[in-house]
Parts: sequence; structure tokens; C-alpha cells
Amino acid sequence: MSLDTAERRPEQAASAPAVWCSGLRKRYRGRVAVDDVSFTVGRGEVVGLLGPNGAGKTTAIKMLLGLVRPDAGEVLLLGQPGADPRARARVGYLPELFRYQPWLTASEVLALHVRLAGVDIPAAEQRESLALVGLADRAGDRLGGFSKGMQQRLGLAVALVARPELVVLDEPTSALDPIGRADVRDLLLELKSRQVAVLLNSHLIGEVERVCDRVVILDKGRVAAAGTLAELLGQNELRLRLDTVSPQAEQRLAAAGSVSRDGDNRTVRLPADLDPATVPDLVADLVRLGVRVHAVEPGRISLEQRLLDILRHEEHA
Ligand SMILES: Nc1ncnc2c1ncn2[C@@H]1O[C@H](COP(=O)(O)OP(=O)(O)OP(=O)(O)O)[C@@H](O)[C@H]1O
Repeated sequence: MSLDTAERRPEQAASAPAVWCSGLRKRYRGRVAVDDVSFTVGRGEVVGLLGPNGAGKTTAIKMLLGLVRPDAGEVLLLGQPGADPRARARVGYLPELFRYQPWLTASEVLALHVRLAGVDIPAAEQRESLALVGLADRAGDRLGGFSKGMQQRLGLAVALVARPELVVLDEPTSALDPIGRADVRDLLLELKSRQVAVLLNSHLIGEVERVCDRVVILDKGRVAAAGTLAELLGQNELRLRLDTVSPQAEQRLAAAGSVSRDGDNRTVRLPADLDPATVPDLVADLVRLGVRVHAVEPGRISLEQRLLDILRHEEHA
């Protein structure tokens, strides 16, 4: 697993990463919120920011976007200093907690943000952004009558309307129903296919696992782990359904890797660099030891399991 240290400051060029930050720190009244955080989001890359409550995710995002002043550290967005309005105009942002003026209509909110971004987006394209988040038929309705999920959908349209090259989404699906979540997942994949970079803060690990190229895990303000899903989930698993397991057979299983048991089901954690003979040899030995093998299912550990392993290890470190 590689810690994403992003040491060298990139050139301020069109090819610079979408996000580059180095040594970000923030304290609130003596309490550390973010402590020496560095990472990058490449152009067109979807990066997930994960971590427990209070880990510093939102604070880190706000420092990237110039909404919180860092005590230390440096930020480049799309190759420009984070505070530069030219960079910010090409960044779409969905904040975690937000409230629009209730007397505005959905299309007025979009028009306002397009004006603030200083870009010229035709009215038809603005309507398309509303359609993209399932609000096409509510364009003329005032926000005072919008549900939480509808407000979050509008927030997404705001983040996407000005043709951003980088989109930062702070818990975009927290208020959404299952269909809304699936829509956002499709939307993220669509952004990826258009080479728009995304930084996604979400507690929905399955969602992150499905769409993200890379993950940065924060814990107690620090980067606890970072890497591609393949790097983080390198470990293999073997799920077996067995009966008539003798003590010798138990020993043979334990020799292959750490074993957890749930009734007749056993899960063996195997190393990442698995020898191709390991699984067939194990099954042959089990059969020889009189075990009845009902099912053998290879798998990879889930991001959720990996996250829990990392965070529990940090707790005991
Ligand atoms: N404005 C603030 N004033 C004082 N402390 C703050 C402020 N904002 C954040 N903090 C503290 O900084 C730490 C990190 O908070 P942050 O909101 O960044 O965490 P998070 O990882 O986004 O959490 P969650 O998953 O719960 O949204 C917490 O201890 C929090 O209490």
C-alpha cells in the first residue's frame, strides 16, 4: 500500500493534476482537525475520501476550496493556486450542509451559479443539468417546497452546470433514496467517461468501491492509507462451505491463512501474492482428510472490511 505523499509541487500547467495538496494542517481551538494531509486527484480520476466521523474530511475539502484557511500547507487546483478565482470557476462543489434561498426557483438557482462562475451556459443546457438529476419537471418550482433529497439533487445540478473540470462532492447521496443513489453512481461514471475529475466524500463504501479509481482514507486528521482499489484490496479471500471437519483439517485450513467461521461457512484470508497451487492443494488436502466440500468461492476482501482493518489497526497503534 502506498501512502499518497504528493511531495513534488507540479508545474502550473494544463496537464497538472486536478487537485494537488501538500502538508495541509488545521486546528480548531487547540484540537487537531487535519494534520499534514497530502494527496492528489489526477485529471479524469475519481477519488474517494473515506474515514470515520470527525476524521477531517470536510475540513480538508473546505481547505482545498479556500473556504477554510489552512494553518499550513499548499493547494493547487487544476494547476492554479487554490485561491485563484480562475481555478475555482472550473470547479463544481456540492457542500455537505447547504440551504438555498427558499423563494428562488430551481432554474433561478442554476442561473445564479452560472453567473457567479462567469461562464456562458445556454438556458437549454442549464435545463439539461436539471434533467440529469431528475428535476426537469420542477424547474419553475420554488425551493421552499423541495424535499431534502430534491435539494440535494439540485445541489448536484449546481455542481455540474458550469462545465467543471473538477467536481468535489461532500456526501452527495446522504439524503437520496436508493434510485437517487443509483442515479448519482451513473452520473459519476458519466463524469469519469468525460474525463472530469471527481473528489467524493461518502460514508457509502459500496458506492465508493463501485466508482472510485483511488481512495484516500483519513483518520484523526491524517492520511491512514491511500491507493488504488487493487493496492488496498490486494488481499484474497477463500469462502468454503464444509462439513465433517476434523481437528487435522482445521489445522490444514489455519496453515493456509487466518480462518473465520460462521456455521458451516469458513473464510480463509490468503496473501495478495497467491501461489496458483494454493487453492487446489488446500481442497485436495481437505478431501484427503475426509472433509466434505460443498462450495469453494474465491473472492477479494471488501473495501468495507479493509477500511475497518485499517481503522482498528490505527486505534491500537
Ligand atoms: N468550525 C469548526 N469549529 C470547531 N471545530 C471544528 C469545526 N469544523 C470542524 N471541526 C472539528 O474538526 C474535526 C474534523 O471535522 P470534519 O467535519 O472535518 O470531519 P469529517 O471527517 O468531515 O466528519 P463527518 O464524517 O462526521 O462529516 C472534528 O473534531 C470537528 O469537531
